Amino acid sequence: MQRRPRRNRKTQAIRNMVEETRLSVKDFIFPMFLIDGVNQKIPVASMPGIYRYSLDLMLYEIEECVNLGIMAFDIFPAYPENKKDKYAKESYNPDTFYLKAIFTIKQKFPEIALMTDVAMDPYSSDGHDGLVEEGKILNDETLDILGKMSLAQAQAGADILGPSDMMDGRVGYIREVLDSNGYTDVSIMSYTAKYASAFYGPFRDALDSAPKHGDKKTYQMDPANYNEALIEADLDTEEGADFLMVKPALAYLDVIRLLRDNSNLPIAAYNVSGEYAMVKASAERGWIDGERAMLESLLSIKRAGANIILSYFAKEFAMLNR
Ligand SMILES: NCc1[nH]cc(CCC(=O)O)c1CC(=O)O
Ligand SMILES: [Mg+2]
Repeated sequence: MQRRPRRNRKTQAIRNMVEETRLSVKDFIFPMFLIDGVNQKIPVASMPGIYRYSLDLMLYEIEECVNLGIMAFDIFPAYPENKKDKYAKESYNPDTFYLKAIFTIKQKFPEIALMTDVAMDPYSSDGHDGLVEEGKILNDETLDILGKMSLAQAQAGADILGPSDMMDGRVGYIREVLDSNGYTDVSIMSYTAKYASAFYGPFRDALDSAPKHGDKKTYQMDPANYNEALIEADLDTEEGADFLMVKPALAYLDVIRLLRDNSNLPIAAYNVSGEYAMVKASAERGWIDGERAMLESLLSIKRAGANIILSYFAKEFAMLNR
């Protein structure tokens, strides 16, 4: 008897039966960019189909996405230079537009999971994710700032805090701040294995958040490193993370699989701006079929073991599957 694997590829009906990986709109968190103001919907040039929204228009966009089945959103604020300072003080100013937007979004859509970004870069005049003194990113001094930022976001109504900073010990520090202030029900999705990647360019364009000096290699991981991700995962788990994340996704599918196979926590993967832009740019030039490339990319991230995918493709995927 000769095994013939092609028998299970004979028809779509049989291929459906043996399909090993399936994507659902429930797998997604939709990252969105928020700016201050009214009636603003500004395209991100390097991310076709993605916009910077003022809150009034973001509420309409969220409603449209909820109607498509997307129930989780990760909001990133874009601040003007005149609101930035060395200590990111705007990040815990109760009157800042980002915190007020979190409150309003949760008031209007109490049923969604609203995730927020915990890192200094959107508010920092240095553009780094941590506090800069004499060219060094000071780890422990940054934790105090992240703690104030986290508490303010929890007070505003955030469901999940996403520390994207990569400072050592920040998960445990934030967990302690939240719990000691009564926010034991606010989750932490740690950016566990976040790499010093070239694939963040469009995001940094969108938020004008590139570091003013140097690079992020003293805190973001070296793309050459694999086992180091387990060290980060163990620490975040011990410190109380509710989710672990690998970022970027496509160039790090092996790391997603490593964390999936070595943890009982939900594993998230962030399909970042550069990975989105690559597909869009080559599709615009007619070099690839953008829709098929999007689906294949998302499927590979799920196949690698991600339970949750943060992706700018979320709405496009949901529209295809409504
Ligand atoms: N803390 C900053 C942050 N949070 C999310 C992203 C990138 C997301 C994307 O590229 O889609 C970045 C960029 C960076 O680390 O410089
Ligand atoms: Mg860490």
